Amino acid sequence: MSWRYVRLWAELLGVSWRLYPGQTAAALAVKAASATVVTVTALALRAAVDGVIQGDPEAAVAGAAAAALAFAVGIYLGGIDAVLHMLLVERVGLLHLHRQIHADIAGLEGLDHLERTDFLDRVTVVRGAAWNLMFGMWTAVDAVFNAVKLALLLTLLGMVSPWLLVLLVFAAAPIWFDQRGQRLVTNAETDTAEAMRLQRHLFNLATEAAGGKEIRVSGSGEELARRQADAWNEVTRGWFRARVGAAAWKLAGWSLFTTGFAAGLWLVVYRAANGTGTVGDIVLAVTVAVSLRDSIQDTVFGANEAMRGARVIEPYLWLRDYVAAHRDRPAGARPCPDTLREGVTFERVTFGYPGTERRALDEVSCHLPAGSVIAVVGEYGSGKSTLVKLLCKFYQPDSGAILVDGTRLSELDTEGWRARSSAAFQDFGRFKIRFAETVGVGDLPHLGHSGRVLAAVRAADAEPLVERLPDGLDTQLGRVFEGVELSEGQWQKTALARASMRTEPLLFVLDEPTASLDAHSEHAIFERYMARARELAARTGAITVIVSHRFSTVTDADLILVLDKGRLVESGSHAELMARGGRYAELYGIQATAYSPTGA
Ligand SMILES: Nc1ncnc2c1ncn2[C@@H]1O[C@H](COP(=O)(O)OP(=O)(O)OP(=O)(O)O)[C@@H](O)[C@H]1O
Repeated sequence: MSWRYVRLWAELLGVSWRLYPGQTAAALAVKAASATVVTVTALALRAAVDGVIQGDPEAAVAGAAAAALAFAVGIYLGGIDAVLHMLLVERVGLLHLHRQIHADIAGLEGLDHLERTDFLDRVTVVRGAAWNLMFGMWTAVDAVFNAVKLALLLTLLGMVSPWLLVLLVFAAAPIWFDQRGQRLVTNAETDTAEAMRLQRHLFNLATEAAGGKEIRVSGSGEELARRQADAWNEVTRGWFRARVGAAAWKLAGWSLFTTGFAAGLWLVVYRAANGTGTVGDIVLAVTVAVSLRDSIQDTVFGANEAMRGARVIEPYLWLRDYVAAHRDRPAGARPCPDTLREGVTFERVTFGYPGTERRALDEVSCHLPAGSVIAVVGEYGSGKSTLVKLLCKFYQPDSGAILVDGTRLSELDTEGWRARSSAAFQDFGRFKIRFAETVGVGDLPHLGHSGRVLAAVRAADAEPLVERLPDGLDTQLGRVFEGVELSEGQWQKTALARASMRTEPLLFVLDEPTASLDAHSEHAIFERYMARARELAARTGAITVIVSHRFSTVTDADLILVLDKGRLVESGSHAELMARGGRYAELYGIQATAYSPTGA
């Protein structure tokens, strides 16, 4: 355990106090009172026994009554404590911290984080861990009160004989040993996080409908199950080793305590037998000793739970530091322009995805004039999507620069630039909410504006789809939510409509906008989006970037960029590129032949 944990627990307690001051104060008061109950019970019992032996019935009855009362209060406080404890864990953990963690992760600017295994390992552990963090904090608070209780009990023993205070050392042994063991378990869980993620991924792949079809056709189910079992085996082997180690530490700690405890009891009995102690002392010592064992067990349990919290605390603190370091906006970020005047320029832009050697874009230089429609074409994996991802500022170029009206994109305020960008991506999202919302989230300030939503639906040629939905725009989507399931092409139309919500973007990206659509819809969509591109260009100087495999769909673009293995090999209008007779003309010719009715 480190001071960072203590600081985090103090911070979480502060959050609890700020959000629910009354309940937090009550929980602390109840825990404090519970810590003293055993001490009162033990003292009262000694008074009762000594009263009987000294022939003082009044003292004996008062002692017995006080012991009974303290016992009853202890039970009552225990009940209240359990209720308050869980109430606060759930309220603060799930309502506040959970949201905070997800907002932190989603708030990171780029996409590169989501491709870093160290980041993903932590996200795997922390996702949904708010409850555990709050539970860990309250368990740490319990451990403090248990320590107070332990100190009180030891003080009582010290009153019988100062020698009994040596028990403190023996009492600490199980706690310290147990923590060593728990550290093994925590490390094993972090070390196996990647294998855990893999087995979960394989399990989901094999059990979800999306992959299910391909798996059945290809007959790869058994192979997937074997790999999932291998990954799971790796996880459990690591956990098993760590747990055996933890059990050995635990056993060593309790053996030490038992030895000290036996010696202590022998001492008390010996003193009473020699007349240097009373029978009440023995009763007190036995009562305390029994509670001492429970109390140590509680402290060990609390310390364990708090350490188990470390399983989530370590990754949580790592993620917090990471988010803080990556969310800092560069000092003096420039505001996004209102309109584009010159356009966007790529200056020898080179980029490779994190963790890969290959260049996805290699020294790309070009100018995208304001108000133009740009088509990006090329074969699979040639870097088309990468180029638009860099334009959306999901990644930073490794070298070279992207300039927006002369200002480096990296220096522009990211939020401002994103607020003025619209995009439909190849791997579009399927937002299983109401249809109007699935479109409206494309422009949050206008989420509930049905006029805007309808205009976006029209832009995406999706009116016939809405007409067929049982509740029109109000239709719930997604069968898992008892809504309507859409086809791949229909989901793509929702993504296109979402991208059409913003009416004044500076950048409008359509990455393979018709990949899931039939030829008729494709034609209609391209016509509509060409018209829309001209409208946006007139309004804001917007640049529309269309990525497409199918060359025939983009012949009307002002500028066509032809990518090949990350390099820009040609650029110009359709007529210019055809006249040149280079790569574009060659690929266009191949596609024209392939798509012609005769195939010739
Ligand atoms: N997230 C990623 N991590 C690592 N490599 C990636 C990632 N995304 C793409 N790549 C690689 O970068 C290269 C360019 O990919 P990109 O998606 O830009 O190509 P594309 O031309 O859009 O392909 P497609 O037509 O198939 O969509 C490819 O070699 C691809 O394997």
